[in-house]
Amino acid sequence: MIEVVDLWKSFGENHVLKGIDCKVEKGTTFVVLGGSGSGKTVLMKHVIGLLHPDRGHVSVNGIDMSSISGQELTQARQMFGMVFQGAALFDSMTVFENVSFPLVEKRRHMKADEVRARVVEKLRVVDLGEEVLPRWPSELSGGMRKRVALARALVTDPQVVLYDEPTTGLDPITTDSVDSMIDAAKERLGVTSMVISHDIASAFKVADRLAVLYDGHIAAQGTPEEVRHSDDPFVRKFLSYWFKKQ
Ligand SMILES: Nc1ncnc2c1ncn2[C@@H]1O[C@H](COP(=O)(O)OP(=O)(O)OP(=O)(O)O)[C@@H](O)[C@H]1O
Repeated sequence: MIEVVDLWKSFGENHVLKGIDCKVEKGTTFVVLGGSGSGKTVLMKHVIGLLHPDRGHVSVNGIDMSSISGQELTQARQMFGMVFQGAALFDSMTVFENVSFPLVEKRRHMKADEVRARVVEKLRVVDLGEEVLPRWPSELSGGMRKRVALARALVTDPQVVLYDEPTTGLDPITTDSVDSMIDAAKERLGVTSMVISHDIASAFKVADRLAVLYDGHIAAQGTPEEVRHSDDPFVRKFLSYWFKKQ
């Protein structure tokens, strides 16, 4: 579970987060929506302990990410898998090498056949078969690259997966396939997910709960249905363009 309590963060005179409260229950998907520069990434960086709050705190599975550092923080980071915008695979490595990379890096004691079995198991979660193992990222479609990136994020069995704008810049079909892969990771592995998104359609599809950030505050938070019917003026405006198209 992720718990953010009264989180404040400024950079000089730029007051980015002004009292954020939210809770992500275990095994659910929480989407953070908001305009450019609204503080979505800053919020996520607090969750993983890359930034420390000016006030308030963030805890993940009972660990206070805002107060730990050094070895403790490195240890705590093993709870997380991250999927960045643009998939960010290593182009000079095969799919197998990409997905096994975090294991080779962190779990040096694992035997080669255990590593392979783990890689195959995670590729299966994202609906990819063993035949992709020897392929190069450049040979894969955008959607497949995203799936490989998620398999890599899942290979260490993280309890929490953070997605930073997973669908930005993708065509509708690839977006759909990324949405179902986020659902698959939740359904098949029970991971807790936090997704930063610009993409309203995708956000409403994958979220159990979502929050809309505006002016340092959460302007609306709840189930997709609750947020859709929020009477906050910013939220109504933010969502209106998309829902008018429906
Ligand atoms: N390390 C930093 N130092 C100074 N300012 C920062 C730092 N990180 C973020 N900011 C500022 O905080 C604000 C929020 O940035 P953030 O990246 O969280 O926005 P965002 O909602 O993720 O936007 P986008 O959707 O465009 O990625 C911006 O004004 C940004 O310039």
